[in-house]
Amino acid sequence: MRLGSRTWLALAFFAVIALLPFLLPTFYLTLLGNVGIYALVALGLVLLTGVAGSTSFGQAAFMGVGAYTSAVLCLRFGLSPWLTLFAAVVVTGMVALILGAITLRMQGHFLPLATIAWGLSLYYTFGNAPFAGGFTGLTGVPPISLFGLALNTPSRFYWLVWAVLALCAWVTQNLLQSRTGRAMRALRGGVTVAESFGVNTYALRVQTFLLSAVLAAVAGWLYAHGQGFINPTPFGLPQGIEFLFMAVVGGSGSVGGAILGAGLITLLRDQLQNLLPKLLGQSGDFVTPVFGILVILMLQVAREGLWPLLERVLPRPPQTLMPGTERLPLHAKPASGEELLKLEGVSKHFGGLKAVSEVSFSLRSGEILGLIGPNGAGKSTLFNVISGVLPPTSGKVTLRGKDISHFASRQIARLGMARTFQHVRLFPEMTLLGNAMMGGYARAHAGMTRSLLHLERGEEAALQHDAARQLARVGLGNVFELAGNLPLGQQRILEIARALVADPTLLLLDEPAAGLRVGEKRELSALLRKLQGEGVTILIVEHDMDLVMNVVDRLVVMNYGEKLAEGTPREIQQHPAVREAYLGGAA
Ligand SMILES: Nc1ncnc2c1ncn2[C@@H]1O[C@H](COP(=O)(O)OP(=O)(O)OP(=O)(O)O)[C@@H](O)[C@H]1O
Repeated sequence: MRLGSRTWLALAFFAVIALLPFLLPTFYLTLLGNVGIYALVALGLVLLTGVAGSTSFGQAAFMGVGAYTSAVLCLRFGLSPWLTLFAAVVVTGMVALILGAITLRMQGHFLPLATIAWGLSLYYTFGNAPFAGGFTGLTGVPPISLFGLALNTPSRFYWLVWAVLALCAWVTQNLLQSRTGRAMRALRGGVTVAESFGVNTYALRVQTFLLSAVLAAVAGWLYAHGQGFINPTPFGLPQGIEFLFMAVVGGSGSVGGAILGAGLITLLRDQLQNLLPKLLGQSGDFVTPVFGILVILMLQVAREGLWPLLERVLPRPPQTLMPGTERLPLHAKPASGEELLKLEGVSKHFGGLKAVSEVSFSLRSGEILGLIGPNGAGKSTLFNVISGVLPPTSGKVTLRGKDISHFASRQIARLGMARTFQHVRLFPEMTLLGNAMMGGYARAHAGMTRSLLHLERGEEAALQHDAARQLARVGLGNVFELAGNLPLGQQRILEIARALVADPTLLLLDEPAAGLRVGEKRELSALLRKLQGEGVTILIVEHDMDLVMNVVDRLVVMNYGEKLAEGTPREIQQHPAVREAYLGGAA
């Protein structure tokens, strides 16, 4: 296996870290041990906040659950700290599962508020639980031993902390580079995109939350046994906020950011604690206000944190596809002309508004069907009903004979329907390849555990190769370019490539020509004709009449939520009601 230059750098970094106990005084080893512990919590925040987009102020509380579980079990029952590590992870996982199940459906600012609420309540629980020693806490927590050797000197404990951190950083990095990691990033962009490619977003959110809590629990376990005593203070809300600072200052989108942020904030706090009283000539907590100002300033100049700035001088990640011969499974293809999609009397009402009313039509394999109509005619609503984003009020939608009327969009995606969006929904900071690979989520199977341990490389390579093939198919060559650098026209084409990676039996395009320049529209028409030639079945909602009339086999015209007409482009152009209602009699 060839290692990339970034991997070598990471190995060199941890090698230097391993040598520091021979070079640094005890005080700094203790400080760096704390950096390692805090970095573990910040790592969880990278997953939860930076990647999946859920802000949490409550991670210190999870650290506390881990610390208290381990300490109480060791002190009351004399269990080994290795056994209590297991218990700490399980108990924290269960607490996180209960809290996550209740709060993770919340959107916007409600989730951060909920994390504050449990951060506060767990803090007071630690302080008031009779077995936890009240606010004075518990002392005499035994050190961790390894092969009979007590890790109770600053250097031994330091090595343990950084070995655990290195392991956790490795698995987190593996996860971020996997199918599951990409789906987690998609959570941040909203659930619709992720669900439309087959991701169970709620389950993934809960899993991510659980993982971040487990990382905090491991940090708590290390903390309790490293200090030898615990009380509720380090697990309160202020510490929860500081962990979030660490992730944000370092760069909450990456593993390196978590370690950098934990290091900077911890070392800076220590330096300021010494320096400020000397500078100001009086004692008192001046560190916190100075910190607040520094964080505000930093958010002005480097919103993504400091890691992305550092990354600019690091070697770029490899720009080659992974070697591999595995192929992803394909959907069984329908025979040409087979009835693929059928709508029978489909209606969708929003309160009293009949956005779609009793619409019926069908679509055969190999066909391109256009759905047109004036603004507000109900096209997008119908599109959303077909793709499972909205349930119909009445009527039936069948895909290859299967009633999908009340299926969620992720279930429909798994049956072979893929879509693009009216407003482009890509991940601009990801490469074309990464974006396209998102489309193949439902064709691959590796879950969280295989991803964490890097056991899904064959499948990942297959996904990469298929994504590169589909990008070439639509004419996008530079697969390592960032999606955000593309002009709108090519972004829309990238969305089509992403949908093609899903190996769709039916491709839904929602206004693919919206906002495109004339040349870009021409390229889009050429692509659609090419795909048609290759037998792809397409349902397209579009306003651009030139494009539609050029590429579709048949058209369904909607007006005021109802189907006004259906026929070939020529029939539709001559249809009196359509000319009257939709084309204003001018066509
Ligand atoms: N979530 C919603 N809640 C309430 N009304 C809605 C909702 N979505 C759409 N509508 C209404 O349903 C009607 C049909 O809207 P829809 O967006 O489906 O039309 P459209 O044909 O796609 O229009 P456009 O071409 O402008 O995108 C409109 O009157 C719209 O305001």
